Amino acid sequence: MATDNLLLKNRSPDVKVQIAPTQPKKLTHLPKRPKVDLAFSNLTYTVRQGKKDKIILKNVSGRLRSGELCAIMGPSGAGKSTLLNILTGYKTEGMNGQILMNNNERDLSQFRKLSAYIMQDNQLHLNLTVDEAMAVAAKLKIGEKKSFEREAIITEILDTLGLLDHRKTMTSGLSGGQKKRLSIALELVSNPPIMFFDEPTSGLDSSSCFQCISLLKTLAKGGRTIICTIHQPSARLFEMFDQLYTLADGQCVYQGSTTQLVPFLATLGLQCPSYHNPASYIIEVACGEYGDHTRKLVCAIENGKNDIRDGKSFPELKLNDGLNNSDAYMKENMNTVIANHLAKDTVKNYDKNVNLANAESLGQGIKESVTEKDVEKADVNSTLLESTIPVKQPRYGNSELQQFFIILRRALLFSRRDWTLMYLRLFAHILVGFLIGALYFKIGNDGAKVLSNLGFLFFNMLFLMYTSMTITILSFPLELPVLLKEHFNRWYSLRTYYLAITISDMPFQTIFCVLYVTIVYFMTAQPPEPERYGMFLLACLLVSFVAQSVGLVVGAAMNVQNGVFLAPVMSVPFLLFSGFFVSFDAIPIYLRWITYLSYIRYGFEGTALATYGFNRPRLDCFTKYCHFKVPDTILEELDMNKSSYTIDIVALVVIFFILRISAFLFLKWKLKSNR
Ligand SMILES: Nc1ncnc2c1ncn2[C@@H]1O[C@H](COP(=O)(O)OP(=O)(O)OP(=O)(O)O)[C@@H](O)[C@H]1O
Repeated sequence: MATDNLLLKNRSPDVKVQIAPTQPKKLTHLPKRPKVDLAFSNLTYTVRQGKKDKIILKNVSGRLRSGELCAIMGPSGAGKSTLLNILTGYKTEGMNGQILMNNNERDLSQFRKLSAYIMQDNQLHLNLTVDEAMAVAAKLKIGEKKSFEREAIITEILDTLGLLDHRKTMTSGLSGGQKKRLSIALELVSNPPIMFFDEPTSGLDSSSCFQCISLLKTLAKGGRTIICTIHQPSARLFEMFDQLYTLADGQCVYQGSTTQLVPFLATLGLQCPSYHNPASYIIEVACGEYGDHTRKLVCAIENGKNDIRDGKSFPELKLNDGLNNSDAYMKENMNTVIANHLAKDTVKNYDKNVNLANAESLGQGIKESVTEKDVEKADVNSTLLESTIPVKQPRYGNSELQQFFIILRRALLFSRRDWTLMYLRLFAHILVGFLIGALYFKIGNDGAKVLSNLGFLFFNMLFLMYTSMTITILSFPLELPVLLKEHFNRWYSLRTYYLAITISDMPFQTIFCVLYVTIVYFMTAQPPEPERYGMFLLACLLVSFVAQSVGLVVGAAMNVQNGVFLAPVMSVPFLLFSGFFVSFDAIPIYLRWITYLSYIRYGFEGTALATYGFNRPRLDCFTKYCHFKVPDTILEELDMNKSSYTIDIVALVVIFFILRISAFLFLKWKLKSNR
């Protein structure tokens, strides 16, 4: 196993600590991608809070270079996540300022094809093995490659990330650190040249933190631009970062290499105590523990405009100056005078009384950081990166048709493995079927028990409605965070996902419904004619599909807690106006329109017509008098003698499509509003 040694320097230039990261392997099979350097200037982000605007980022600037691992740090509430969300393109509204990609105005669509955003909570499908999750990601993201090539890429990534031994492990069984690595592995299949990580070390122990940051460092050394927000790393972790971008109260208080931090602070009269973690020190300074230095720091660094390593404010750079880090390295190597220039600039910028000796020590720090980088640069494997960005890149890694089948297959696999979704549902349909069958046993052809039989027909609607609706309300919102991540990272289009996910459950819903209806239909002795059975089943099936669509709308529009309460409450009017409790004629005219919206009404009417309509012969009568012996009398009593079964079916189909489209629109809105 090839290992690269990282030379990590303590603050004192004389003391060197050697740390061997656990997985600095090289990735050679990945698709080639261009290098991406990012610069932003005068970024402002405002949110509306009540009647006022709240400014979260205040005119910050900065640059993030390829081949570097950059940490965004700052006290809680400083705006780290906000900055990350803006840089990834996750948040676009409320933002002002300029973002440049490789020195040109950033085209967000182009940028999103080249970047990956790994969110804090991993957002993984727990019901897949590592291998299956990787295979799905590879098929979706690099579908154009042959299967053996994809396999080689997957093996290489898993090997590099130390997950090879866990290929067959379910994601739910992985440790926190392994889940984090899997999240990275999934995005790495398409080799994004710029990767963003929101708190990649949160919830990890110190060893896993180290592994995680080592891995990010390795990725950066491959020429990628790696940016992560981090909360106060240990000194050992801190020194692994190439660049530090520090925020305080929405402003930039430091931008430069980690090695330059202490000398820079010293130039401002802020002496980091010996053996004190510089990462903790800058946070303490930003929090105001040593007095209010924020303004001074912001001024010195020109709110991020000042590029410590080049010694220039970056907007002054000419467009063809090249932001690529390779150029920056060359500049640093060729002209160490820049260091002194910067030191002087820093001094000039804010505090005229600063000690020049300190400034020189800052210059010294820069020179040393160059030397250190040269050591690292020898290990950089940048062959994976192309020098230019292809003019036209496909939006997704695979065609929409292929995406559909991949997601469908994955959804079917989830369903097979989801105990609640599958076995509990199956069990409930069979058990309730037998219970109802026993309760209404053989009443279907008994003229004296017609009212009970109508109760049975109505209960069918109720049962099918609640089972299909609630299961969707409970399961669909849980999918949303993963959907949000995968969709944002351009795995697939939303419409393909939606189509696959809505179709995937239909076969199961059909099987459960057929099982239930068959059990109750024959146990309760409904007319044993195949046509009537078919019509009865069709009405029941459509009701369960429509109810499932209601579940999708509710699941897409609100969270589980609200959905579980509101959906049954919202269903009450549909049940009331179903025609079972009040016949159509008895409903006040101004409320009758609700009956046209009630899918339960169409379902109930459909099953009633299938049971008693179409010239059904007289029912048996085992008592002296049976009022509803003639089936037409029953339909008359229900105001259904003029109703049409076909219209009921058409209405259910129309409602089904309207609801499915609405659920899609809600989903689209939800994804947008979540950002
Ligand atoms: N939509 C919003 N509405 C109101 N305030 C917001 C909104 N989004 C962010 N903020 C505020 O902006 C500030 C910065 O938030 P942000 O999440 O970026 O901070 P952070 O540095 O990532 O904090 P932490 O380290 O605690 O996660 C906070 O004070 C937060 O309350």
